[in-house]
Amino acid sequence: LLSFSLLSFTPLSLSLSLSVSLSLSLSLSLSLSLSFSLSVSFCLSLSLSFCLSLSLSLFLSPLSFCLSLFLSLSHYPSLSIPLCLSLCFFLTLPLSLSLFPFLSHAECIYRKRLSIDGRQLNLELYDPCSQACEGKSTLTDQIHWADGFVVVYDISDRSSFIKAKAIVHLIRELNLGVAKRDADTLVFLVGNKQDLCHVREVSREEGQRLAAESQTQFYELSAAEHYQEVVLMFSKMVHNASLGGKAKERRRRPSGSKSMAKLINNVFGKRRKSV
Ligand SMILES: Nc1nc2c(ncn2[C@@H]2O[C@H](COP(=O)(O)OP(=O)(O)OP(=O)(O)O)[C@@H](O)[C@H]2O)c(=O)[nH]1
Repeated sequence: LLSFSLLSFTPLSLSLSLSVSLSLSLSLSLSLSLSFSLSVSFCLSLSLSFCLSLSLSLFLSPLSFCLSLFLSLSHYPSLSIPLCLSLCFFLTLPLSLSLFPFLSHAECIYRKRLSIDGRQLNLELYDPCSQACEGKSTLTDQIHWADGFVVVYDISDRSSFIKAKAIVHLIRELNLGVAKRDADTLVFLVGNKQDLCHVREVSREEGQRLAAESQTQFYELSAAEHYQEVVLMFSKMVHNASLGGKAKERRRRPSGSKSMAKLINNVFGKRRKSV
């Protein structure tokens, strides 16, 4: 940057220094966000983001050229470099951070179509933020929406167990009137990271006690080492939720135009259900 600036304050040298500084600040902020959000090593994320920022700098150079032309034509060319550098850094940091909202601490909805007991189901799996996320829907909204719940804590992290306890109680409170009877089959409490039992902070008995108190089913497993247990647990949840859905349908008998619509749908359409 210094060599570029020393040449002269021509638009070309300024635009070069600007695009390099833009790509550098972008790569730095990208690598910071990558290493924080993905827990990727800083060196790896730095090299990845540096490659990306080099290619980006090709697109940025016309922009920086125009900006530097404007600044060097103005009365204060000496101010252009520090001004642009600080502008670049502060503008690219939020931009690059906003590129990765989905990597961590973000909520997601996964969708999958599957067939259970000959019935077609559209499964929607909502994974909420573990941290408080601004502008995102609250857990309470989602609790009203869902047919089943899998509340996961980390057996090597007591704070996650305390959060799980609060969530289980919230689910029980909000669903008390609706599905008290089904709660034990539709709420699963899962202690994950069983492979880390040497650094365990939450005993199996504590998990079992909470599950018994809140009438939920209890599992302790390791998603990292035995993914089959996770598959089994989710299959059981989907199965229970689809049975629960049947029970709910039986309880809430539609009448009038609704039952006519249901009849038409049963005769002419393939019934699907969202879980
Ligand atoms: N040792 C071990 N690590 C695991 C296991 N399951 C997940 N992890 C690790 O725990 C970390 C967090 O996992 P995530 O799936 O991102 O957890 P999360 O609760 O969805 O995190 P947020 O994105 O903050 O909501 C990752 O580094 C995983 O590799 C497990 O069974 N054993």
